[in-house]
Amino acid sequence: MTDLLVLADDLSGAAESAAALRVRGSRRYGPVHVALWPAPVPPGDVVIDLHSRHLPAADVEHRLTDVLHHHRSRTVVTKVDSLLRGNLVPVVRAARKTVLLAPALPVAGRTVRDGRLLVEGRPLATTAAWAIEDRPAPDTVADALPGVPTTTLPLDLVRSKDLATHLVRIDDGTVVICDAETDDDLDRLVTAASGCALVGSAALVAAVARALPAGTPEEPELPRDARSVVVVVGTAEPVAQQQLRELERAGAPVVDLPCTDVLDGTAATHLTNAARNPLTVVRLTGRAEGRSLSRALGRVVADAVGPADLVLTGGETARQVLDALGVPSLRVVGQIEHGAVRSETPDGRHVVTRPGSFGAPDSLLTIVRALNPDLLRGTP
Ligand SMILES: NC(=O)c1ccc[n+]([C@@H]2O[C@H](COP(=O)([O-])OP(=O)(O)OC[C@H]3O[C@@H](n4cnc5c(N)ncnc54)[C@H](O)[C@@H]3O)[C@@H](O)[C@H]2O)c1
Ligand SMILES: N[C@H](C(=O)O)[C@H](O)COP(=O)(O)O
Repeated sequence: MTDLLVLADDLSGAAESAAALRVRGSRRYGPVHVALWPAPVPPGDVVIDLHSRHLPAADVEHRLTDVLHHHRSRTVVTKVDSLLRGNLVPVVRAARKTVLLAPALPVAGRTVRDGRLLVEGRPLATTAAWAIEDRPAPDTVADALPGVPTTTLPLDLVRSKDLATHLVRIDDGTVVICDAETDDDLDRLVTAASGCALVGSAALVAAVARALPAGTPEEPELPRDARSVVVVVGTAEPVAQQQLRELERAGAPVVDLPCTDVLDGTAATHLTNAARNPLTVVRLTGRAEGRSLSRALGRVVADAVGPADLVLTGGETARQVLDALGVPSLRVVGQIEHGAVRSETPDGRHVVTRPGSFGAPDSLLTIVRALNPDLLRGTP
């Protein structure tokens, strides 16, 4: 197989995909990098964060088509959100062939049954997952693809020996919406999907990696001196508030940044010690418009953190902080828990990115302890 290229629409998902590529199989060319579009793309297996989730459909299709044109020789997988946020129509249009669409992420309890995305068994549209989106969640996966020819692939067919024969009979240009409840289901789909464009969650990327021949293990990372750690919780996801409370309970100093101060440029005074203190946790308070808020937050954090290691959740927040720091790419060095991906910037800073909606209440605690076990009280 040629070099793998994964195209992701946000940074936390790009890192999640890159961590999936580090499994057996895809360590064919040493480290896996995440390039922050439009930064240069290194050779080997690579993920590009297109930073496109928020863009209008025409811009997404243009960006995707351009990148696909420049990387014609690579095998491409397009990573989309496991909660179907973002715009799927330009993603499947840019593929220009039959698309196998498998958004299930079994490790996070996100499955697809009868063409409907379920979160821990509940239909997506009945959950709060789309609470800060500007439209309602789709009832079925096909509802996220208005105007696109689709067909659904039920679970019994995914698990049958006739899967490959069924797929070759599907009309060109159709989007095949795949049921999947387990990583095994995704492995079957990847094996049978010859000739189709692959679009799905990071679990589909992992299935593609598992299908590759085993590569050589990476060299172990050299030990490095512990640095200050700054945790930035930019997501409005309710689970993140719980995760912050667990950090506070373990003694982490939490700095509240009012959204209004972030937006009017007066938030820096709250973060004057962030580069010096061993641990600083940044929590947003109040409410404001999302995108301009995360951009302003990125600038405030970048100005305050010096060389500290960073924990950034979710994807838009992470991208804005790294853009403000001028970081063009990340080299993935490990995964602390699913989606909590530890990477190194070209100037040696470690950054953990994590999707906003991921993780149990102790997720941030686990991440901080992985960066430096001495920063918090209590036993891991
Ligand atoms: N409606 C918007 O303006 C907007 C902006 C960015 C992201 N999003 C969506 O949110 C999804 C979820 O992202 P995520 O939670 O994992 O994190 P994220 O970092 O990707 O985005 C969270 C967004 O919520 C905003 N936010 C956080 N706390 C807030 C608060 N107290 N008041 C108002 N806004 C606040 C952030 O500034 C950021 O724009 C994204 O994938 C995207 O689909 C929406
Ligand atoms: N990679 C996550 C997933 O597939 O669910 C998600 O897209 C990340 O996006 P946020 O960091 O904005 O949650």
